[in-house]
Amino acid sequence: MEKQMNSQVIAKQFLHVFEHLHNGSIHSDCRRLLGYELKRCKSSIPNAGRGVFLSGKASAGTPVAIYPGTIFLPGDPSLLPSIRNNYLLRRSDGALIDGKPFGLSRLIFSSCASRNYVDGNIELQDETWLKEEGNTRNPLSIGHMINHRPDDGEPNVMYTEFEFESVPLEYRRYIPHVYYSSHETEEHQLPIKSIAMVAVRDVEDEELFSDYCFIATSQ
Ligand SMILES: C[S@@+](CC[C@H](N)C(=O)[O-])C[C@H]1O[C@@H](n2cnc3c(N)ncnc32)[C@H](O)[C@@H]1O
Repeated sequence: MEKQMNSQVIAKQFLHVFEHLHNGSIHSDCRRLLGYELKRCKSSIPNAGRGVFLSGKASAGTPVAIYPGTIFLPGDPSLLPSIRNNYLLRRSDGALIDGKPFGLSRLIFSSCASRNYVDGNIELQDETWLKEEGNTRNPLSIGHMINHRPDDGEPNVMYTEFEFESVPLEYRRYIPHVYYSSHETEEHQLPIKSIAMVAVRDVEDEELFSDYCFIATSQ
């Protein structure tokens, strides 16, 4: 898809989903509200482990999933978690998003999340994407499980950078990111550097595939 997505448009669409999650109206009927739902299942590619399947329909340009993980800014010590890590994405501004749900990467996310509370009880991120099985708090936080397109196939989703510029505190618990190095306060929140998986064509009842070598920027 040649056209660049607008970062604010992507963030707005996810915030709309968070609003429904907050009202309790989405988990029971994700497919009715969004037109699709995502599941982690054995991939159709032999020996590729699990992948993400979309049931229902999503039209071209829809941000269908978020790539979760710890955000390392340039200068943060990312060497150790980077070793043999196939879940690491680099944005054009140099920030890394580590979506590896196990090993050292998992420990780092949990550890950063545990220090990242406001007033001692408001969660500022969703940690449930680290779960191997079952529902995640945000059903779209499983972009890290999407496989690279097969040799003879085209991607149907594209990594697209965007930022959550300002998010109501009560919705932060649906965002599957934590900064490695920042300490936020209620008065001082950083824009959250994220990556969406955006449909590059109409997608219907199929496994999602990206191209691991290409990340689009947004306006
Ligand atoms: C980011 S993970 C994707 C999720 C992974 N399939 C899982 O079950 O956790 C990347 C890993 O998935 C597998 N993979 C992804 N795309 C593949 C492909 N086209 N062919 C074979 N293996 C693939 C490789 O093992 C790769 O290191």
